[in-house]
Amino acid sequence: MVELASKKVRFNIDVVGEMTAWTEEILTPEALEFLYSLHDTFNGRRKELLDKRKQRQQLLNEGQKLDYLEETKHIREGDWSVAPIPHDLQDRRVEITGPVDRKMIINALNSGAKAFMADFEDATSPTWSNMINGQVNLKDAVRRTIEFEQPSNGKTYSLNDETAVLLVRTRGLHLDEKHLLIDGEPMAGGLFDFGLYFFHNANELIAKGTAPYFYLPKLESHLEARFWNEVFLFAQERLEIPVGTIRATVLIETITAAFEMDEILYELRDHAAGLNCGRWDYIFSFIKRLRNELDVILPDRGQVMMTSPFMRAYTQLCIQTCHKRNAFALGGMAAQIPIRNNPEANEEAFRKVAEDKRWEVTDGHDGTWVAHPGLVAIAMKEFDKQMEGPNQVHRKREDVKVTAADLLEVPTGTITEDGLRMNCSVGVQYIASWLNGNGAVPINHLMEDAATAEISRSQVWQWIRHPEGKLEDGREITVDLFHEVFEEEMSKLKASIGEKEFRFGKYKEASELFVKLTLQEEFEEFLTLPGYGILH
Ligand SMILES: CC(=O)SCCNC(=O)CCNC(=O)[C@H](O)C(C)(C)COP(=O)(O)OP(=O)(O)OC[C@H]1O[C@@H](n2cnc3c(N)ncnc32)[C@H](O)[C@@H]1OP(=O)(O)O
Ligand SMILES: O=CC(=O)O
Ligand SMILES: [Mg+2]
Repeated sequence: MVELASKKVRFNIDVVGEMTAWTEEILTPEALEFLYSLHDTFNGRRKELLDKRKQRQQLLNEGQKLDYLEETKHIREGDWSVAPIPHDLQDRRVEITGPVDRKMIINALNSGAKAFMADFEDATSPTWSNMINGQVNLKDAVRRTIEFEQPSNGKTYSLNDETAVLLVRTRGLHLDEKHLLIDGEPMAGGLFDFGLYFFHNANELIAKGTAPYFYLPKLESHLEARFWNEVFLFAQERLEIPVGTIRATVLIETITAAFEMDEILYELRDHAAGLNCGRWDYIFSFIKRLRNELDVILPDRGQVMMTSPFMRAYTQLCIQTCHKRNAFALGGMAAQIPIRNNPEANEEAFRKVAEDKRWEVTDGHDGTWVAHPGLVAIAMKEFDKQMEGPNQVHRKREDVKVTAADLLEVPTGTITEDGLRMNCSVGVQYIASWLNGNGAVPINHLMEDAATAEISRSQVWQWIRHPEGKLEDGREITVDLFHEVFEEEMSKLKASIGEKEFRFGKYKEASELFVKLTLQEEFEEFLTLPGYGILH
């Protein structure tokens, strides 16, 4: 545990994270006052919304089936649109995403992508220094003064004349920022990220002809969209900025939100720019929310594809819903990344990414995500080939008909020993990296982040408990089998990285957390919640 300095500021705010020159630059008295007002006005509501998630889970556990909401039928059937979308968000055909690391921000902004989503969420481990340095990096990026020198080779980085449009993803509503206590309680991580980025940059962004643009992750209902809309109204009023200046793209990455896409856009209609299909968290949410249904069990992670009927239903519904409301529908992240030193494997990875992007643009997505600068051109080519204008919002996709049963169709496939081993090994490797402060990592030539790790650990939890939790050769996935496989995978890891790295690289803590998450009876809502407890 790092020794934390404690600094008492006005308004009963305790900054219990380490104070550095960069912290001082971001946590000015004025910025803290703004954070205080956000917390004071909205934290109670946030907690109520988190309680509502628990209540919904309880109903699902008792057998309630998810369906479109009766009480919001008038919104789904009504004739309305989101407010006109700003000119610099009209063409989002390729968006690169990445953590708020200084060098990566510069690389992403220079990558040739149309937009860059700077991520305080799935791709970032929320250490105090990552959160504070990320805010400084973004502040410098907005002012175009950001520079970096790589200590290992002296390579220098600065912004090109033409850069991607910047969007910022805040942490989800479930996460606290434990280093900032207000009236004795931790501030919401999402409000902290939003508040600081907005406070420091809104006016500068407007002066530069753009605006504060956000991605909102892991929403579970339209009531959560209403919450964010009210946060935006409050923040804009405080800084005397016109209503509708902030624009948000909401990740549809929970199974419950898939039933409320129209309603989410409606709540945010003055501030919405579109919806994005966050495929990895969506699969996780499907497992998590439906975990007690006897007919729901998913095959190996590698067998759940975007072409699986339930994923097709959700992405097509997203496109149809967005285009009906004149909002944009963004596609998601293919897991493949460039593979250096193996041209054949690299070509195969690129082929898979191109194929994924081809599906998206053919269906009607207005843009997509890539994880790496080396993939920008591949995605761009697929979108350029099929999308003549800046977007394809004119394609209303009235042919799409998605029922509740379509969204809930369980994908078929097999559970294999390799799949079980992969979930254990990749899950532990990712958690170890996250505990070391790195939230996005290449493992087995695939991008892994918090969302993909959630799938791994939730699958093992479910397979052990589900009556159909059997390997394809008929063996039951028992606690004993899990222990056997897990120990073997940890031995392999130790052998490949060395005993010392295993001990000091946080693998021990990571494997303990993975085992706890898997064996405890109560399903943990997010692995990052207990993870944050031991994150320094
Ligand atoms: C489920 C979801 O939420 S998806 C969205 C969240 N996930 C992400 O955003 C993941 C983003 N991607 C990444 O973090 C990285 O690409 C990884 C971890 C997957 C792979 O990282 P690495 O193996 O280190 O990449 P690699 O070594 O090939 O990097 C080569 C160069 O590209 C840069 N780079 C790689 N990915 C990115 C990125 N996403 N943004 C900006 N620069 C990047 C590296 O900084 C490096 O730059 P340099 O040559 O100037 O030193
Ligand atoms: O945030 C994106 C996802 O796929 O999860
Ligand atoms: Mg996600």
